[in-house]
Amino acid sequence: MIFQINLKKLMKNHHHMFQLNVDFYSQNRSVVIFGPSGSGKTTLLKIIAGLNSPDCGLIKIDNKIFFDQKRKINLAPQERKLAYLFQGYSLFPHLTVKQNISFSLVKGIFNPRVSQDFAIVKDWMNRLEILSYAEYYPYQLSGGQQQRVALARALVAQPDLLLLDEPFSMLDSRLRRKLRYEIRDIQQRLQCLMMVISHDDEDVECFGEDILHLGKNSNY
Ligand SMILES: Nc1ncnc2c1ncn2[C@@H]1O[C@H](COP(=O)(O)OP(=O)(O)OP(=O)(O)O)[C@@H](O)[C@H]1O
Repeated sequence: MIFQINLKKLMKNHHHMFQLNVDFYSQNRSVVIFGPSGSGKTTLLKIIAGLNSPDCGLIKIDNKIFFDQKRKINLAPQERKLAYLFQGYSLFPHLTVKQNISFSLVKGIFNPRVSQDFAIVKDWMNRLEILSYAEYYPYQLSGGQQQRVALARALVAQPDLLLLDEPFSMLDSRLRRKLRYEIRDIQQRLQCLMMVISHDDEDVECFGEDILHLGKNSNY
């Protein structure tokens, strides 16, 4: 089994409680997470990334245990060999486009190698049509350009698992179509696993070897 995800997580604040319940098993390498707004899609992706912990359960992906409450295993995000793109992008404001993307390769914003020229960074800037913005800072970019920088940063890391939260939401239909197939192609070449949150039927068709449906019935 490639994806084994069985977990519960209670989220609460003063006004609101939300219970995420997931029981999902799949032999496929690419999964689309589908469900209405507020059903827990982003929460689930953050839990898989290790940015948030479930209350109980097991997360085992490609035979690697990310989380097992019974055995008290909870791998740190950097031990999971994954890359993610979340909404909001979190680009480093004081690094250029090229430096933001290179960050995946060298780590540490004060690392002088972040300014080095890497062929793979140039290649992805070219494919994502942001090469001419290489020396721009994030505040000088449109939302769609920032989204492509964040996508390039995730892709150059060549992760074992790629987590994408609505990766094309800011892009026009031509770019969506192009990037969908670029990502599908690299996923198959690198043999990496992928989980994508999307509301777009064409994403489901392209990436959804399997679909993880989240319902709306877990809000209180
Ligand atoms: N830090 C938090 N504290 C309390 N509740 C939270 C917290 N973060 C998220 N929630 C709640 O968890 C539920 C799921 O949120 P989440 O962002 O995972 O949904 P989603 O399916 O990704 O939604 P969307 O499609 O609108 O992005 C929501 O009801 C939200 O209010």
